[in-house]
Amino acid sequence: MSSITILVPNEVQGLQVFKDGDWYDVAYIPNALIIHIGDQIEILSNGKYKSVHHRTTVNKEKTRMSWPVFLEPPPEFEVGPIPKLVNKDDPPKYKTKNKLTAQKLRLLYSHFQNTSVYNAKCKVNLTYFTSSLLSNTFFFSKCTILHVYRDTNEEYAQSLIGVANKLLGLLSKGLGLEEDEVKQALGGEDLVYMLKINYYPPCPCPELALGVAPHTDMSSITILVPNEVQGLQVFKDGDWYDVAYIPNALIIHIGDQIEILSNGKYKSVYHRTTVNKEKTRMSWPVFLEPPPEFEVGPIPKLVNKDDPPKYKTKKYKDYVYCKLNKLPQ
Ligand SMILES: O=C(O)CCC(=O)C(=O)O
Ligand SMILES: [Fe+2]
Repeated sequence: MSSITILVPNEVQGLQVFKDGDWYDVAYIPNALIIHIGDQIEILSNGKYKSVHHRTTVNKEKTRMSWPVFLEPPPEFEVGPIPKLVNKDDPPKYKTKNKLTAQKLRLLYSHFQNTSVYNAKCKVNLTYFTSSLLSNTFFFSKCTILHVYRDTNEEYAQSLIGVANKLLGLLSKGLGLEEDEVKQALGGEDLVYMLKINYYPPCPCPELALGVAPHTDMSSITILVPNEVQGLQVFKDGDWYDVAYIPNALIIHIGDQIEILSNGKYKSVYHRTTVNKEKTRMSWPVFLEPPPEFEVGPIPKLVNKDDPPKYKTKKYKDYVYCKLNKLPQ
């Protein structure tokens, strides 16, 4: 929807453009920027330039990342065909959009990218803002606020280790196991703490949109801090229930890996988020995930002839692959 988009990809192939009825790979060229013509250039040129229809594929083994910067007109700014480019033989092919329409488009767009952070100060839109808290890796933009986030996040990660150990210990005891057996079945000290920041801007039509579609988390457990704006809902006995905001409380989700290793004794929680007409909602979930190569399956002690394994034992990365691609597990 931008005017142009300036994009830096990593080296993993994924971007494709559509031309003459076919999809073509956009070759990765080290240090090259990829430029997309966006809708606003198509509009102001009255169709002389065309915005590029594109998509991305995913890779079986490798993580692909990209850092697009969208050059966008301000939300209040009206964009339409440039008068000099329009005449009797070449009348305007596009409407000049009014303020409301432009805003609506922008908000809907934000909903598509529910893992994005829009920071008003630096105007950098990070379409995939995730950091591995404990490994110290952070994807930096030129945005100083991230440096502040880094220190806070590292401190938070340190405190979370104790909380995580306590919770996993209790879940283990609840299954009649020793305190650290559940943690060991998830990779022990190699457990990965993955922070995601969700940003849900106000939505003009909250009844028509969702922040995050219904899902269960792939993690073992998720430890989540929301801001005070209502939005999280859980599904129980055929109905959606609001999760009340309690100041300073953490929200804990049971994720798929705990359901699997407990052989279904614990169930992962089906949840979704709604959006708000006036207020911005944010949430900071930390997903406790087994290392990608680590195999998770029902704990042998919890399985017997009367209670055979209900889930396959597989590497966490294979579980993620199947879930993301909607393949049978
Ligand atoms: O924003 C929330 O409260 C929940 C987000 C969520 O479910 C997720 O990121 O997996
Ligand atoms: Fe979730």
